[in-house]
Amino acid sequence: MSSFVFVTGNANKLKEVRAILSSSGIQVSSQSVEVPEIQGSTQEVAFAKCSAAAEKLGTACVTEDTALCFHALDGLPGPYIKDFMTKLGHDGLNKLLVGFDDYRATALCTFAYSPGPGHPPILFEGRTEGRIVPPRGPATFGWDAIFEPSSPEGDGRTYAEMDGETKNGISHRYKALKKLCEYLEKEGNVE
Ligand SMILES: O=c1nc[nH]c2c1ncn2[C@H]1C[C@H](O)[C@@H](COP(=O)(O)OP(=O)(O)OP(=O)(O)O)O1
Ligand SMILES: [Mg+2]
Repeated sequence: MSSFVFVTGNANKLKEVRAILSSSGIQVSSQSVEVPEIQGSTQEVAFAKCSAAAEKLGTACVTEDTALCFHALDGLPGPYIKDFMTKLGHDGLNKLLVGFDDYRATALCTFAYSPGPGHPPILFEGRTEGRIVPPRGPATFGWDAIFEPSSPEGDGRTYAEMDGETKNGISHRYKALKKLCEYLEKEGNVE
């Protein structure tokens, strides 16, 4: 059976990853491992997190980092979105853009696969373009309510207003996960 270990503490991420992979036959087991998340580019953050997780677990593993990059702020909050979201909330994130007329944002997902301790992780990125809007839809998952994907992928709804299948068909996570799966299948690394 095809499977991999996904190291995450985020139940919503795990749920989406399992839903996206539901027709692929790939099984995902999860482990929550506390690893420090460094500052740096999204790639540096993803690389360091996956390396640390593989060292701690002693096995091959997959990690995922999500960034939300405001164009008007030259990519910030980017990989620091978790702290910004926790401290400022949806309204505070909207207020960061007061005085700008550019509300565009990129949702960026970076999956990292480590073949095991001592091996450098390989990164897979997925991006969905959109804009930051006042919150609409259920506040179930992070910043979903304030991110409205742009057309043609988007249809005017925020991620939070979409059903799971619609979000998972266009999301940053879906695009990055597709690349990871293609790699694992090609390399025969899915056991
Ligand atoms: O599709 C998404 N839609 C809305 N919000 C999202 C999404 N994906 C991640 N998020 C939030 C969760 C966290 O506040 C931040 C990313 O931080 P990030 O470090 O990658 O996630 P995390 O610490 O919750 O889980 P993990 O244990 O995998 O590191 O953006
Ligand atoms: Mg995290």
